[in-house]
Amino acid sequence: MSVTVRVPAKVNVQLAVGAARADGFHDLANVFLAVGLYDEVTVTPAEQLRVTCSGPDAAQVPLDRTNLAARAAELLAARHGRTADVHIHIAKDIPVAGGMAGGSADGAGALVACDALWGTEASRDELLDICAELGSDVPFSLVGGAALGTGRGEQLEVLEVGGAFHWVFAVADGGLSTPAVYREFDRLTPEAPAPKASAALLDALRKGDVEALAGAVANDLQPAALSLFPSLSGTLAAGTDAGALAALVSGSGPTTAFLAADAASARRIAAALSASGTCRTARVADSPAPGATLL
Ligand SMILES: C[C@@](CO)(OP(=O)(O)O)[C@H](O)COP(=O)(O)OP(=O)(O)OC[C@H]1O[C@@H](n2ccc(N)nc2=O)[C@H](O)[C@@H]1O
Ligand SMILES: Nc1ncnc2c1ncn2[C@@H]1O[C@H](COP(=O)(O)OP(=O)(O)O)[C@@H](O)[C@H]1O
Repeated sequence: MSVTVRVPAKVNVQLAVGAARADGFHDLANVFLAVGLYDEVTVTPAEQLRVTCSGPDAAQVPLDRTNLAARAAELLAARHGRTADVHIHIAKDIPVAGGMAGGSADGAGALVACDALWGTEASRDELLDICAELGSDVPFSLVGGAALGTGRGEQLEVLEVGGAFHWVFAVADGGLSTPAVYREFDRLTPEAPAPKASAALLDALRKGDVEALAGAVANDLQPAALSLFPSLSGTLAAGTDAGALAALVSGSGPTTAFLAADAASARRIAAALSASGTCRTARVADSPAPGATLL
């Protein structure tokens, strides 16, 4: 018997970053939006814990105990006094190390899948607790939709979204390390003010107003990502020239995100980005997308 869970990628429509805290993390006002690019995590009983991965970026995914899906299985098993004797297979479609929370998605997916396989019946709060232990972005992968993350991004307030938004994601050649991007942010921003969610942005999401959302998106990590990966400015310009209403780095990057007026415009922007030679590939995706879902 196997259990499969589908989990979405995310884009940060606002990422306001404060100064580094004593524990090394940064306080955030992190407005997450789940987008329709998905990994599927399948768990099957096995003699011992084992991780496999398929998909175009599979070679970049660690298959040892550092994989967030393996860590999720072990944390749930430890809390319920059992061993994590499962084979976890990740069918990976989310770009790796791209600022779209693919590892976090697999962590949340494995957690929900193991809970169902083992019949542990963990409460939603326990699952969210384990997610926060796994990483700052993992609770959002469980919840999906749209949410404001405060603290280091793990304390979530669900947000209302009044309509669909159409996106294009340009996948870069190579990845960026999240800690390295935060360190570069610290270097570039000696006195970061306390992070605050934008009222205009939350209003645009609530109304499903794409023009207003385009005017309000903001990513404080973008200058740091561009500093470490300067060619991304060419990708951003190519998407804007192709008609994107807004262009920004997704989280810590190097994936870039383009907000389109409608689905047809998204397809045109993706084709133009693919032909531009400024990215490895371009993908279209709609939002909001549901969180971790048992298939
Ligand atoms: C930047 C964001 C935006 O959503 O995601 P990505 O774009 O990388 O996917 C997140 O803040 C990444 O969250 P996540 O990838 O879960 O980070 P964690 O595993 O918790 O932490 C990895 C490292 O990132 C830095 N970090 C993370 C979160 C935070 N609020 N402040 C930080 O300074 C720390 O250096 C930490 O050691
Ligand atoms: N299941 C997983 N999928 C992808 N990367 C993972 C996974 N588990 C751990 N990692 C590690 O996390 C790093 C960040 O990957 P990812 O979560 O895809 O990107 P990001 O943090 O930029 O959203 C990878 O370089 C990899 O070493």
